[in-house]
Amino acid sequence: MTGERRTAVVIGTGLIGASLALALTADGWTVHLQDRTSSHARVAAGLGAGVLDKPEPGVVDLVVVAVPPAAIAAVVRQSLQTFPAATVTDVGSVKAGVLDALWDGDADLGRYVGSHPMAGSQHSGPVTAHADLFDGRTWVVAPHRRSREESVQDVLALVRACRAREVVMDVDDHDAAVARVSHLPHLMSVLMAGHLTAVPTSDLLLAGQGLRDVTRIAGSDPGLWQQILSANATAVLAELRAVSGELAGLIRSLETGTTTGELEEQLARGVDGTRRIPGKHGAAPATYHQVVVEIPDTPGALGRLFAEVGAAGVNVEDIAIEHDQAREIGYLALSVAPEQADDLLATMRAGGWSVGS
Ligand SMILES: NC(=O)c1ccc[n+]([C@@H]2O[C@H](COP(=O)([O-])OP(=O)(O)OC[C@H]3O[C@@H](n4cnc5c(N)ncnc54)[C@H](O)[C@@H]3O)[C@@H](O)[C@H]2O)c1
Ligand SMILES: O=C(O)C(=O)C[C@]1(C(=O)O)C=C[C@@H](O)C=C1
Repeated sequence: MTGERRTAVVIGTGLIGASLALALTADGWTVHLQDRTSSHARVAAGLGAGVLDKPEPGVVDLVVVAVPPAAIAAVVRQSLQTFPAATVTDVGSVKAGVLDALWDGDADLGRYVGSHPMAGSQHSGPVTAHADLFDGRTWVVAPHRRSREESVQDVLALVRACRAREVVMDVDDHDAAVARVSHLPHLMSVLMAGHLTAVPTSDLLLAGQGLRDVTRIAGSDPGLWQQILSANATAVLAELRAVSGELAGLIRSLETGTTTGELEEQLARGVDGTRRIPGKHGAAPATYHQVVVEIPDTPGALGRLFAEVGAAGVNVEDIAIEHDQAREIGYLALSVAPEQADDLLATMRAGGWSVGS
């Protein structure tokens, strides 16, 4: 944002609001924090996300509405009235309903441009907020027919201040896309985690990283997700129906005992699907090679390992840690470009580490 337009109000200082407020403050903005639950705003201010005093309405350049989906339209409408010169955006997970709710009223919609950061976590509230939550992540900006260009630029400035990757797209296209890449995955995770409530504890003790990977997001706030899913019900329904057909196919193939055909195809499609997911910064999907190293439960083992990897000049793209509770050791999976895998394996073996790939 250019020098003179640097005062923001963030309404809703939970995980997303407090995180973006921290990023704006770090970028030099003056940020005023507001929340219906005053303790949330106080915690966010305590983290350094901004100040609690009310701004002079005329000096506010940008209002970011980061409240739950069902409350967004009313807070956007109120913000457009209260702050006469400000661009107003929201960060809600579904975009069309907010615009529909505001379209026929007397709100100055030219100053409203919705947006949606594609980053978050299963936690709510300001306590786990952090300034780099959006770093390198995609942030959709969704202008509409009546949006002013200057307001679109203001929202893009917010995205850049949060060091996110901007994607400008149509509201309805956005809602259809997030049904596929966020809302259906959430429901799949919920189904899997919910299924565990009937599994004996003695079985759950065997759980490895695979189960944790597919269930993490199921721990999110159910109230928030009820609002997200009902706001995007039509698009999510289409995805759910497609998956239920594929699930029926899997059941059929296991009932008939045929491991070729449907089962084989679904497993192969799964591999293809994982390869289609882009990397951070929207980079083209990469296929990395994983080298798995056994980490003894001794002080300094991880530090020594990373020092050796660094000294060998190997660029680690991703890491994952899994604990073996029975043996009190850990496994570190290091993802590297395929052409670096042999070097990494050789370095680890030379350092006396136990490795596999
Ligand atoms: N959690 C995620 O992963 C994620 C990611 C991207 C976008 N979003 C969207 O961001 C928004 C906020 O989600 P969150 O995860 O930060 O939730 P959160 O529960 O952590 O924070 C929401 C905050 O809004 C406050 N609030 C509720 N109603 C209000 C009102 N009328 N006026 C003022 N404050 C109000 C709450 O007290 C709370 O502090 C949602 O619309 C969600 O769809 C969430
Ligand atoms: O990483 C997570 O925990 C998330 O669920 C974040 C996630 C997603 O990627 O689906 C969830 C909902 C939001 O609207 C945007 C991002």
